[in-house]
Amino acid sequence: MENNLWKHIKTVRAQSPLVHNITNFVVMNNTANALLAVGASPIMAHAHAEVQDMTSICSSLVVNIGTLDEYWVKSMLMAAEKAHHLHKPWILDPVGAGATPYRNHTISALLGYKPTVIRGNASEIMALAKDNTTPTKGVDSTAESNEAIVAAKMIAKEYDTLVCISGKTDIIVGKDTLVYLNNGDALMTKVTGLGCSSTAVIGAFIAVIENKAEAITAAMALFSIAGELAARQCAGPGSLQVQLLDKLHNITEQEFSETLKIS
Ligand SMILES: Nc1ncnc2c1ncn2[C@@H]1O[C@H](COP(=O)(O)OP(=O)(O)O)[C@@H](O)[C@H]1O
Ligand SMILES: Cc1ncsc1CCOP(=O)(O)O
Ligand SMILES: [Mg+2]
Repeated sequence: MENNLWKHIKTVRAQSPLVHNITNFVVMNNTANALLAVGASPIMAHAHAEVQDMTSICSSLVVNIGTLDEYWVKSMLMAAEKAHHLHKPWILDPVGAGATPYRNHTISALLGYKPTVIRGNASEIMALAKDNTTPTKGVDSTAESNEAIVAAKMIAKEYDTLVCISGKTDIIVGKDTLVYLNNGDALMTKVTGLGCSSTAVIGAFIAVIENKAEAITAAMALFSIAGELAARQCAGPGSLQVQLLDKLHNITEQEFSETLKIS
């Protein structure tokens, strides 16, 4: 797998997939920029009148429930239904799972359309599996990634999907998959929307790479390495956000392979 990751990054740049995003008000701009920086082409669209047509012309779909309301949830369900029907890859970001019953009901309904991937932090993944050992605290995690592995395995099996638990260690879990990535920087938790941006970037990779476990691994490796390299030279969260975008765009094969920590 390790030898294929850079090839996958180049494939995304070369094919520039159109990625349909229904995401939250906080991160819309950041995630569109992250997609552009990795070479993909983002479109944000949620109007009921066009949402299924949009899913149909895109190569993948990203659904992020971060600032959900009744209108947007209907948009998300319509798009997910279309993606499922057309066998298009799609990713669910269950932002704030466990925080409110409304979020939990919405996630359950979306899971009915079988996402190709679910990406969340440890608290969110544990909430999906109804593991209440560490109570959730809104959108930020109160648990370590490895505490969510059992939950991720349960979800992967129940919904026949792949699960990416993000955090200090990013862990990709599937029926026959268990990959650990040890890149990133703690400063990344001080910029809003970096988890959401990593979800969007996975959306670009699953659009064009057949092996979905490798697609997720390449996307998360690229994102966390770009964050790690940016954190080395930035002055704080503000410049980290800008330098992360630059690094997603400029990263070289040598920087990637020298920084990658995978097992
Ligand atoms: N403590 C940490 N140390 C190093 N990198 C981290 C840490 N926490 C998060 N990251 C990086 O930030 C990315 C976003 O993950 P995370 O903060 O878990 O998402 P969310 O914003 O959804 O909670 C991770 O994939 C990882 O690269
Ligand atoms: C702060 C906030 N509130 C609702 S969505 C959102 C953004 C969460 O982004 P991330 O999960 O990537 O930190
Ligand atoms: Mg998140």
